[in-house]
Amino acid sequence: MKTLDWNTLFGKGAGRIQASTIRELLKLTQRPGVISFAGGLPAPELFPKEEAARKAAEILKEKGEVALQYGPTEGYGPLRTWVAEWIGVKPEEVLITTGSQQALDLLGKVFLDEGSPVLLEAPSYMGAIQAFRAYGPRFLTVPAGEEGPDLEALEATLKRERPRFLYLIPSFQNPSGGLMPLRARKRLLEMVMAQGLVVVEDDAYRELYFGESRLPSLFELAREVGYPGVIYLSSFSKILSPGLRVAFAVAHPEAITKLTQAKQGSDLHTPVLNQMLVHELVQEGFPERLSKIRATYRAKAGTMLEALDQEMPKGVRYTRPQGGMFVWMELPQGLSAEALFRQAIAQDVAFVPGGPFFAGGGGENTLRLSYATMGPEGIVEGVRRLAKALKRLLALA
Ligand SMILES: Cc1ncc(COP(=O)(O)O)c(CN[C@@H](CCCC(=O)O)C(=O)O)c1O
Repeated sequence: MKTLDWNTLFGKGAGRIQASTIRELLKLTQRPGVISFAGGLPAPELFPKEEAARKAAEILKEKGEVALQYGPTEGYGPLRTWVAEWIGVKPEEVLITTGSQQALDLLGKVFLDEGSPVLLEAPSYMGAIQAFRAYGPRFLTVPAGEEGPDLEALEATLKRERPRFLYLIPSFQNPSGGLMPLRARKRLLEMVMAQGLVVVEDDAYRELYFGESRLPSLFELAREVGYPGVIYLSSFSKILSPGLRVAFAVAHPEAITKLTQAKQGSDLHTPVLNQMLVHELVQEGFPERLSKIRATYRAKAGTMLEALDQEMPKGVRYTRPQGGMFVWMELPQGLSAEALFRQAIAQDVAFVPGGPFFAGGGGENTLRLSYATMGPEGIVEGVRRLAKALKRLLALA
């Protein structure tokens, strides 16, 4: 058969499109016996399987002609209205997206040209870096800490750069676990409003707080002072099911209109049956579901931290998350998380090396551990295996 050199056939932009490290690692973790701290895959025991089976059957039986037909790009009306009421906006400010991941891609498509400056934290969510990178932007980064972005560094950067938008994860940042305090959120907004900049606030983990209550989002704070420049993203992935691929963007109607037009060219609309199912599943017992989810992840985080405290050799630093799904770890300088990964997978334990979370490079000695998927025994055993792999690496160093 004649062969084609596809790389010569792809467009220029294709060279900027790279694989997702998390997605590639997940293939490795399918091997039986592997304990995976890699993907932020929600605890399967929390999926509403029976209820979803019942509701999906009802939907198809009673509203099959809607569920199986093309639907509006903006989203299934009742779900769009429910999200609007939940967030406290009007339906025309809401766009239902096929996962937040699609919203990130649409934002890149709408806001970024080749060479456009876009500002994010180092480290930041690699799925966003992957989505934006396809549009050829110039990444500007500021260090991410346990209290969010370094505001001094941000102020200095904004003095000389005008990013098309700032991409931030103020609550339980992926991967650093950072939680921006209220005063920092307000100070950041002051800087943004002074220059009329756009913020993309990715609030995927908004409900996964371990404390008494949720901090106000940048979106809510901006709305209080009448600033329309915050585009708010959140998702049903962490609170219902990631497999249904239902999320939403909330923004000024003009931004929603443009994002909707971009979505028309991408997938026409998010699957209607999935949207109808999500809408049904949030009708009863939603607050109780959220409380159960918080308690589950709080317990998992506690189990992982206890095991790390017992097993990790000195010199290894890690965060103590107040929410979300991740512990962020720093190995002693000079140690490679990639090298540790090779030792770890040989011990049947997996995690995500930190490098791909740094849009500007660096982070070779960092790694992200997700406690979301495994049960307590798996977490304890996985940390034991990780410690064994680390001791082997230290012996080689
Ligand atoms: C900050 C942030 N923004 C968006 C997403 C994607 O959420 P959706 O499921 O697309 O709604 C995520 C989900 N990230 C997980 C899941 C990725 C799962 C995968 O690639 O298989 C992770 O970092 O492991 C996220 O953390």
